Amino acid sequence: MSTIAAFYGGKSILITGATGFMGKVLMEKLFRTSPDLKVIYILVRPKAGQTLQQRVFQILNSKLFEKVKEVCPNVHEKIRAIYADLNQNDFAMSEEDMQELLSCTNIVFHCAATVRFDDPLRHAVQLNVTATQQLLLMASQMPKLEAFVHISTAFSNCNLKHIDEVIYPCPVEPKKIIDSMEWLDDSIIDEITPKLIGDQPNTYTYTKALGEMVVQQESGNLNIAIVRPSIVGATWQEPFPGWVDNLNGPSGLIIAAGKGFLRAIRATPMAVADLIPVDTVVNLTLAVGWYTAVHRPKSTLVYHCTSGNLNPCNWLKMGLQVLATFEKIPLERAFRRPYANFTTNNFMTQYWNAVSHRAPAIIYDFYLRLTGRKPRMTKLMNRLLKTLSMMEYFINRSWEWSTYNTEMLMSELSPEDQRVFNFDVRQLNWLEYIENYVLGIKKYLLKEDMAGIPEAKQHLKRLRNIHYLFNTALFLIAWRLLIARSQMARNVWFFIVSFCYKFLSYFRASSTLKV
Ligand SMILES: CCCCCCCCCCCCCCCC(=O)SCCNC(=O)CCNC(=O)[C@H](O)C(C)(C)COP(=O)(O)OP(=O)(O)OC[C@H]1O[C@@H](n2cnc3c(N)ncnc32)[C@H](O)[C@@H]1OP(=O)(O)O
Ligand SMILES: NC(=O)C1=CN([C@@H]2O[C@H](COP(=O)(O)OP(=O)(O)OC[C@H]3O[C@@H](n4cnc5c(N)ncnc54)[C@H](OP(=O)(O)O)[C@@H]3O)[C@@H](O)[C@H]2O)C=CC1
Repeated sequence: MSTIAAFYGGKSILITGATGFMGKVLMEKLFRTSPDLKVIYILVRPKAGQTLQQRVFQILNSKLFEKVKEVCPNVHEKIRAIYADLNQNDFAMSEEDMQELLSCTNIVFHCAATVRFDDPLRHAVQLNVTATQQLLLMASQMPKLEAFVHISTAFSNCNLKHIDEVIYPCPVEPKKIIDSMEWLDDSIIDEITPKLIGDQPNTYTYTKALGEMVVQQESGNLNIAIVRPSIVGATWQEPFPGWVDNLNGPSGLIIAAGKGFLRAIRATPMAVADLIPVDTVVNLTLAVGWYTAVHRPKSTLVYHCTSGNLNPCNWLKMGLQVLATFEKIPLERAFRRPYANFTTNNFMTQYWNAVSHRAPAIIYDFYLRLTGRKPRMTKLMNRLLKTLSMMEYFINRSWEWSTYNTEMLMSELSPEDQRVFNFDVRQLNWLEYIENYVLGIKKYLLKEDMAGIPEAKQHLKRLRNIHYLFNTALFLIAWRLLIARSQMARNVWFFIVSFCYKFLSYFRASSTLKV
């Protein structure tokens, strides 16, 4: 049996962010490989009109948890949802819940975060820094705690080119930032945000770096480890390939490409696309939890969960494979045929944005208005362009992440653990993974029926014909206007017409002679 799976047996585990993309996969794997674990406590807040219980019910009854129900039929009894809002003092938890958590928890996985790039600094600090600080304070009062695993991001130091598995100091102490958020006015915070974040691209990476420093400063006698994943994508293998349920990272842009909204992207084709499948991150995280609890390293170890140094893929390869998959398995009701131009040139980016993004949106909205419907394409396109601009920083650079700790951990695992908790990305076949990713987006995220593929292909053919027709009409109109205004254009036109006429006459005469 797997040593790691056995380790989690009988344990009480606390997960924050369990309703998120990574948290769900983490819970699923824990239940599937260690069905005899005692309980998983999850900190949940009511959301979108759903109570805690409804949210948990929805997760457990989703496709992701189908296998869990076979190996752990009483999964409902082993999950304990605790009301908590990480934005509040003491997480707004009841006294009884707090006492239960403090006295019973053996392992903590801290996944909750705001991953939005444009979150106001105050909110990002509250969730990614202050909440981490509060959770560490709670952890220090847990007598049975064996390990605390903090999920950060490989981009927390993306202002550096080479990143080691160490915690880098931040220019301003996290405590000072937390304090200042308490008394500064929102407008002043907005004003000083660019100065504070310095050469970090956004409030997300900045506050994740501060969060790491807090972990280092508040770790005390705790057994703590930090896992730093790069761009987390759909599952590679487990519980099945291609599972994804949110639009973050590449998923939203892949949909935009498949639906034909995204036609050009300012990306460096040969820059490393450092994607990492979510099940790989989860396997490493569970192995880290085990190693930290059992081996109790003297200092806080940082583990990079990245693919670039071991098995690199670049954005061009990824983009081409995404488009190739859409040829075979198109999305339904596409706006235009999937196609993407990669450019690094600013002028070309502006050109493609005008010609391929804004102009079609304006024309389509005009058509919607003419037919008495509400225009919506320009708004959608503006949102896409905003998303693209936020992502540009990450798709025009490459980073080198050292992975000594991760490789050390791999060598510490038994062959059985290396199989069950596989995080060796050298085995990943990118073309297969990307195809499954695109397929997963269609099936699990967009919930499109595979039976609709022939109709989707027909629709793309119609779009192609409309495209040809539109281009021909545009050419003829432009030409007609030119002829009306320029003697030179008229001369060229008469030359072409007379040339064609002569060619046809010659062709007819020579074919008559042969007969
Ligand atoms: C051939 C081509 C291959 C292309 C291949 C290139 C891939 C290139 C990926 C690089 C990826 C780097 C990532 C590195 C670093 C981390 O891995 S960090 C973790 C990942 N974090 C993220 O990805 C968060 C990014 N998202 C955000 O920051 C914000 O959502 C944005 C992009 C600023 C948009 O903010 P907003 O305009 O306020 O919109 P928001 O309220 O979030 O959502 C509004 C609507 O847009 C939708 N939406 C949200 N995000 C997206 C999205 N990304 N896309 C589409 N729709 C979205 C929402 O569902 C929502 O829809 P409705 O509910 O209104 O119907
Ligand atoms: N996705 C990625 O590409 C990457 C992610 N990471 C890191 O991985 C971790 C998990 O990310 P991911 O799963 O993708 O993120 P998600 O956005 O999918 O999930 C975030 C989780 O945090 C919870 N949360 C947010 N605010 C609160 C709050 N106030 N109170 C209680 N819970 C809250 C959310 O709950 P709710 O459902 O209620 O909103 C959700 O469960 C994060 O630490 C992130 O920084 C690192 C690198 C890349």
